[in-house]
Amino acid sequence: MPEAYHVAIMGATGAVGTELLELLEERNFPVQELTLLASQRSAGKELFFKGKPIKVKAISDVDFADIDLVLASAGGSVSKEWAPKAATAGAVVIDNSSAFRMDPDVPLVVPEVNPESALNHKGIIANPNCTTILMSVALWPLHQHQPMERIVVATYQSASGAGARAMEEVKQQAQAILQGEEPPTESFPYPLAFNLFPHNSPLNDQGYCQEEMKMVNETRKIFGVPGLRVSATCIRVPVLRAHSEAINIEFTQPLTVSKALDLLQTAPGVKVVEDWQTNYFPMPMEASGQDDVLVGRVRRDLSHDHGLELWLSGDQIRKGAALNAVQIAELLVDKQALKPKALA
Ligand SMILES: NC(=O)C1=CN([C@@H]2O[C@H](COP(=O)(O)OP(=O)(O)OC[C@H]3O[C@@H](n4cnc5c(N)ncnc54)[C@H](OP(=O)(O)O)[C@@H]3O)[C@@H](O)[C@H]2O)C=CC1
Ligand SMILES: N[C@@H](CC(=O)OP(=O)(O)O)C(=O)O
Repeated sequence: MPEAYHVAIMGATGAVGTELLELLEERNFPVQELTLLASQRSAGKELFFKGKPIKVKAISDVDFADIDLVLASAGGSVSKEWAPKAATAGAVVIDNSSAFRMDPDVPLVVPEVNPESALNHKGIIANPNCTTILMSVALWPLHQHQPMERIVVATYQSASGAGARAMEEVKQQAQAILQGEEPPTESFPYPLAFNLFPHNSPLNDQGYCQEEMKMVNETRKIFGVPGLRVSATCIRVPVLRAHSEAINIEFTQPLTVSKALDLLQTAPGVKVVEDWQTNYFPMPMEASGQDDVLVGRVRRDLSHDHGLELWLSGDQIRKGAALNAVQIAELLVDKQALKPKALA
């Protein structure tokens, strides 16, 4: 009889929370009991798991003492307040927010890259930023074969990165603009439909926004290469739920395109998608709903002997957030590193 767990989803009504709920069911995660948490606004709302309704509770109404696993996606400030309380009560927290990612005591895990670090936690495990997860899955198999010296990436990030409300707003903006009306702009500083703009997280003195610095610092931590040179430009585009990235890589030694393709073809979590005859490469519309990161348009960088370029698209809500978190939970179960309290 497999062990089953009391699981809580914090932020269950959001874009990532909804996907977490679907993934637990779809992947048949061993759930004994499911507690769904959100803000006071959603308390009493019903969500469904395996066909059965579950009432959402406010986080403050829950005792974490009998919960084994918390999948948190209610934002950084909520995680900062509640994740340590849940961990102190003995739950393992897999946190989607950026609150603890750079904490040296918190592992930052992409299961295809550094699964072993998930086992070395003190109650909280951090799920990386979505653009960083997608890039790490694609670049790790290449880096293992031929170490990278420098990564330069430009992202094309979907509305889903700003939550469920932002996705709705882009649709409303498109309709308003087509009808000649003023588009609503609550989730972003400017209209996103028929537009694009640099990611609007706060800028530092060197001109990099927080999202860009997450790609720099989190990639270094996940790869275990503190000095890896990374520069990112993050752009929000009017796409609903998959992020894309154009990546230029400088290796210590040359890596041929055919070797890179061989490595990518057998890499976990990667699907090579390219047909040069028809100009068919990864597209966010096709990446949406897929577990794998789609990678293609792999070519030599004409400006550098040790350079390669590639293009990827990956579902931001799925592999970029919820799926990565569920895979970490599955890894803990597989390694028998998650014990149900009910059996203790
Ligand atoms: N790669 C990654 O790991 C990613 C991580 N994220 C993280 O996940 C978080 C959620 O993202 P997303 O689902 O897109 O956002 P949404 O805005 O779609 O959902 C936010 C969720 O958090 C809940 N919430 C908000 N404020 C509170 C509060 N004060 N107390 C309790 N619950 C609250 C909301 O509940 P209610 O419906 O009641 O308002 C809702 O369930 C992000 O803030 C980010 O930290 C997001 C994308 C990628
Ligand atoms: N990366 C998301 C924002 C986000 O949720 O990031 P994080 O998980 O690092 O807070 C975006 O596309 O905007």
